[in-house]
Amino acid sequence: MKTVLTIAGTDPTGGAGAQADLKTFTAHKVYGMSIITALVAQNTLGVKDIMNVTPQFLEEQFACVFEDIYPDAIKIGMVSETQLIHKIVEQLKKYDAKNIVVDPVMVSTSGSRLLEDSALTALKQELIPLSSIITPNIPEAEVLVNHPIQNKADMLKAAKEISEWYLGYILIKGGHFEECADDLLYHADEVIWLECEHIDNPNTHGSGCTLSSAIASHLALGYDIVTSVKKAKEYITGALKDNLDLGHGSGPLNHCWNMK
Ligand SMILES: Nc1ncnc2c1ncn2[C@@H]1O[C@H](COP(=O)(O)OP(=O)(O)O)[C@@H](O)[C@H]1O
Ligand SMILES: Cc1ncc(COP(=O)(O)O)c(N)n1
Repeated sequence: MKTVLTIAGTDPTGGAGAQADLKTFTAHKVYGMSIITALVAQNTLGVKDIMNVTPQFLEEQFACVFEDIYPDAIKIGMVSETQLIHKIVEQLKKYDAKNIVVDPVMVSTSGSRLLEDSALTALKQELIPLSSIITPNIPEAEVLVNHPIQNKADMLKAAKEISEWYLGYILIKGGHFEECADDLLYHADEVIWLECEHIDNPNTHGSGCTLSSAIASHLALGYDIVTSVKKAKEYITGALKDNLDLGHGSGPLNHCWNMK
């Protein structure tokens, strides 16, 4: 059985973070594991509190996973502090980790900051360079390029700018636009648009976590990056169309819609 690891924060209501990632791994028939960066008191309405783990505790979790069950692919989500990013970078290098997907989580769907301002430099200069693909949404891509992104032309411009300092694949997600949900996959002048109509579903909590975990699952299964992204886009679109309606805010997805 192929193995996939998420390095992420938690969501006690199970819609985002490590819980969403583990459900996504199971839905793809890969063996899921999790290293927790922070306990997050959150639900579909918002984030109430964040308790980060210590760098030492993060290191102990790395040893537990990598010295026992080596992951075929890794998804990295919320890491809010510089010292935690430093520790993750150190450990990924120590264990020679491969097939890394970085979802540069910065702000929750509900609007709470999940990355400290001071940690942005470490994210850009240390963690992102270790990855094979990054998956920013529009607000995250705006932070990475430091200017607004208002349409598909701006998305392409932003991807080109990011590719000046990052050599991996760049997936800019268009889910925040009203008219369509086209995602842009960009790498070394190769431009692939993953087109999708805007699905009328307000329940999108954890959609970014779920998409990046689906990409990591497919990488673990041996697909190349482009195929993994295409398959993950089909999976997230199906999950959004499944129309699960739980909670009092932006609700979670049915991660196992494809197993019905
Ligand atoms: N209303 C929607 N209709 C169709 N696809 C969507 C919708 N909202 C999000 N998506 C898709 O879900 C994935 C996650 O995107 P997005 O919601 O932008 O990420 P994040 O959760 O990180 O903000 C992307 O593939 C995006 O295109
Ligand atoms: C622990 C954690 N990680 C990430 C997100 C972002 O979720 P989304 O996928 O909706 O952007 C979240 N709300 N909580």
